[in-house]
Amino acid sequence: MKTSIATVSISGELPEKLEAIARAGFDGVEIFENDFLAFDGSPRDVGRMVRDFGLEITLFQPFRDFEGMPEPYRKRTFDRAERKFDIMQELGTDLVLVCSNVSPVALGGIDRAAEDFRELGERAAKRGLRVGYEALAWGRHINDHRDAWEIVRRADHSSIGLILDSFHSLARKIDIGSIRSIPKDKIFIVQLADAPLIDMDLLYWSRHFRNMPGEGDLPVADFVAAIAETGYDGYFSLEIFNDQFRGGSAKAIAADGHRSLIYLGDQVRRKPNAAALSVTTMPDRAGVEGIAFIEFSVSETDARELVAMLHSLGFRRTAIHRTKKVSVYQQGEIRILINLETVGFAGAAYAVHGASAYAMALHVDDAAAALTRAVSLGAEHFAQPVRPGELEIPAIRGVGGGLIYLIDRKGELGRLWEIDFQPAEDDHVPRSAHLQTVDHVAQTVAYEEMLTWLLFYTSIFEARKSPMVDIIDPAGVVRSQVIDNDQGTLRITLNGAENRRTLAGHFLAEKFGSGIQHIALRTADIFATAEALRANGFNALPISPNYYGDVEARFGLDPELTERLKAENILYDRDEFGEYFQLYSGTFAEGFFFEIVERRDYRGYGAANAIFRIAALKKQIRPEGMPAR
Ligand SMILES: O=C(O)c1ccc(O)c(O)c1
Ligand SMILES: [Mg+2]
Repeated sequence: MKTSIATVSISGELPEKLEAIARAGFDGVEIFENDFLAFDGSPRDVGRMVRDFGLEITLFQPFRDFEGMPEPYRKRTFDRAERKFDIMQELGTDLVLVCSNVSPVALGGIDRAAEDFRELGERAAKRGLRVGYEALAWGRHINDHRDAWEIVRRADHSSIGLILDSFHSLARKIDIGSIRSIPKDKIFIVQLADAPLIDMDLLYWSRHFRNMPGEGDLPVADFVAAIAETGYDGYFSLEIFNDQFRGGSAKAIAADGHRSLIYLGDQVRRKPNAAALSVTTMPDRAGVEGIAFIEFSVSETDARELVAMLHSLGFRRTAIHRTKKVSVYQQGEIRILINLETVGFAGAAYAVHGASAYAMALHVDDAAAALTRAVSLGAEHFAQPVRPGELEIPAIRGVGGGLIYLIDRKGELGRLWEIDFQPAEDDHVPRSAHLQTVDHVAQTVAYEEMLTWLLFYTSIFEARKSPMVDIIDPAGVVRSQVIDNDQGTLRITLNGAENRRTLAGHFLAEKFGSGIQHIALRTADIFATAEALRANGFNALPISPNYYGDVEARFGLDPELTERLKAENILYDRDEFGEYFQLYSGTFAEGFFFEIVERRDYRGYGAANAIFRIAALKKQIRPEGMPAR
């Protein structure tokens, strides 16, 4: 699978785009005419620059409003085409995209269009050039790849072929089975884009909301599989019109694009009849059995505050690292590590972000395989020197540059707690609060990073995304996206902040970047937990009394239950599957907090309660502009 991306897909000036595209690992680039027109250099300069970056120009596009023109437009259209051919020859590319005509003066008729293409093919052939025809979903007469193919077939010219674009075909829900019988050498190039399902005008949807395959809701992998069945193994080229990408980081968007194609190739390879596609083979997506630990890097002062909070939550210290200043606090299967090292990655993370949950460890079936897959998909492998006898835990960089450790139950990794740690008593033993496992990890990121991390998690791990929901903060909207698996053993919520006045935005500003903002811990009995917490001196986040009248009325709760919820500051929610109970801690280190949940078959995350929780938490963080405590 050869990879390419259109210059229109990312932000910046042409040289900046090309550099990002080359660095991300693409083989080729589509030169979008406007990017070329806006650049000061000659076509030859552009061609040289592209090749200096080690890239090939896969396509020059678009050429508009060509086929079916009546005279005198027709003649002018052919003249225009000759001018484009001149540019192509100087650029050093042999393929141009003609998109279906949208002009009101264009005439219909398959044979008329085929005739125009045959003539254009003759002219292109004289210069050794080729022309690909693409049906725009909103083309005036041609808006279906099956009709475009019929025109190409009737044009019957070796220099005329078809260009397939997943967006145009999938947005119109055209049967992709129709692709399988197209001869592979008549498919000149394949363009790919995904998009979120939004009900809107096709042109507007296409020009503003396309995204990388895997980031949206269209069946792009099925589309590619149908193409692979023809035996096509040429370029797959991303063509993403997206307002956010145009304003984003060229480097990050190009990297996402490359990851999306590699992941797509891997998905298609696993389908029947896709043998033609030459793709990187890699292990399966890693199944996640749970969160093995969460690690904080803190100062001595922060540690005292955090330990007091953990004690009140019913955690006790059970182990210490054999050589590093790291303690393990445990309850049920939950392990929280407190790292006081001032050197190494933890020390660096503290220097940049202050006290933070900078690392998490995922329990996977096979850590080595998970690491191989992650690296094949462009994740950054993390390793730092370890002392003799200590384990080198496979790790990758995740959200905010934090770490994701990968742990399995095989070999030495399965004995991590014996090898790297030794048992330790705690001088304070609180009452257990019956907390069992980590229910979910909530990571706060800038809004424009959400798709990046969504693709990161779903491509590497066996996980799926749920529809994005809006969380209303008194100071703005925060978007929230759940990534989880069927078993409920991996649950991550990504919260995307658009401004810094929201609780999430404040966290990003204070922490100098994205990271874990809260961890939800699961209990099987929220009331027993609440009682133990009270005995431990836990400070629950006070919830407005007004909330309880509303929740009682909304769900028709027994007033006695409402009273109990209110007495313990427990929030309540219900979905079609069951009930949910939530209880929060106050904040630690400018915005981090713990949540305790009980799920009675409930599948969501209490989004409806977020506004009340956020309002209460905001009372605890320092107001904008106030000095730190
Ligand atoms: O939006 C457009 O006009 C447009 C142009 C060229 C393409 O290849 C395409 O898919 C869309
Ligand atoms: Mg296209």
